[in-house]
Amino acid sequence: MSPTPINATPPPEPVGQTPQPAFRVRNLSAGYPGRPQVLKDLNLDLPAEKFTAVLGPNGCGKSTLLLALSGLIKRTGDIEVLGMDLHRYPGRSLARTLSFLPQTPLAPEGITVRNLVLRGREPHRSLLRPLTGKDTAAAESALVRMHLETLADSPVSELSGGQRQRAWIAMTLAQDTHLLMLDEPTSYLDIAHQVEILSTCSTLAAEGRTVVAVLHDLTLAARFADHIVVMANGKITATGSPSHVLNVEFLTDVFDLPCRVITDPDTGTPVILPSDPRTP
Ligand SMILES: Nc1ncnc2c1ncn2[C@@H]1O[C@H](COP(=O)(O)OP(=O)(O)OP(=O)(O)O)[C@@H](O)[C@H]1O
Repeated sequence: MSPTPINATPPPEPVGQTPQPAFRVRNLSAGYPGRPQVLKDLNLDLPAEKFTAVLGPNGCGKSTLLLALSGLIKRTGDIEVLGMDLHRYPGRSLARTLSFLPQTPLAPEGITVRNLVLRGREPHRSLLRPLTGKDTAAAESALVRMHLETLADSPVSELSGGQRQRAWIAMTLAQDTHLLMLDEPTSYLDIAHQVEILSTCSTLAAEGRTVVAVLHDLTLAARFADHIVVMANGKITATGSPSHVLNVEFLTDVFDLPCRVITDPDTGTPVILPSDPRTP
């Protein structure tokens, strides 16, 4: 299938004096063994200390981008993370700098929520060293932040999908990294917990962390993210602030779905209203 041409691509947004980006990506190509490349010659800067949402249709390469930025798949091209080549980070040092939460993580059998969250501390511990007060404090604080105190001693296997997702996010928070890469962190959550996680992402960025999350809800992304990256067919098609990027023509093209975009009177952010394709 030939790639769909994307019309009405928003022009690059003037950025003025920008500090060093968290990620500086040049000529990145990446994919999976024996398959055509998924990411094709990408160039991208992701701002530090901001919450970036990565959007785009199913299969366009969002997870692959997060995997490549986290050093988890083979790639060509250059990725600088906080000013240093990704290849130059020793494994543990990278794990103390960057946490990656995959779309469908697998918990070890029988593990409790607290012990899963404590696994987030592994990059900070040497082998066989007992847990320190700092480790347990980081885990307890992450459990509280995700409202999991009463479930801390439950097996992860007995949690609902949404509770489990919050347990994984708590593990990521306990890892206490500057960069957090979250692949669809809200996919199993009810609306209140979605808002809570996205608000947490926004707060983490305000506290000086860099959060990059793959999301599907455009309106929630526009409400909470500082920066938007839109992908289609393995390429970056637009980057910028939510109101700059999320315009009607562009979204209709990228998602192949007519929609309307109105402005939230309270926040000034775009609200995306998909049209019913059956309506003439
Ligand atoms: N482990 C894998 N091995 C081979 N191909 C893969 C693998 N993971 C993903 N792909 C392929 O790479 C392409 C991009 O997939 P990716 O998961 O990055 O898309 P996505 O934008 O995150 O999709 P979604 O929104 O559905 O999660 C797809 O064609 C997919 O089939």
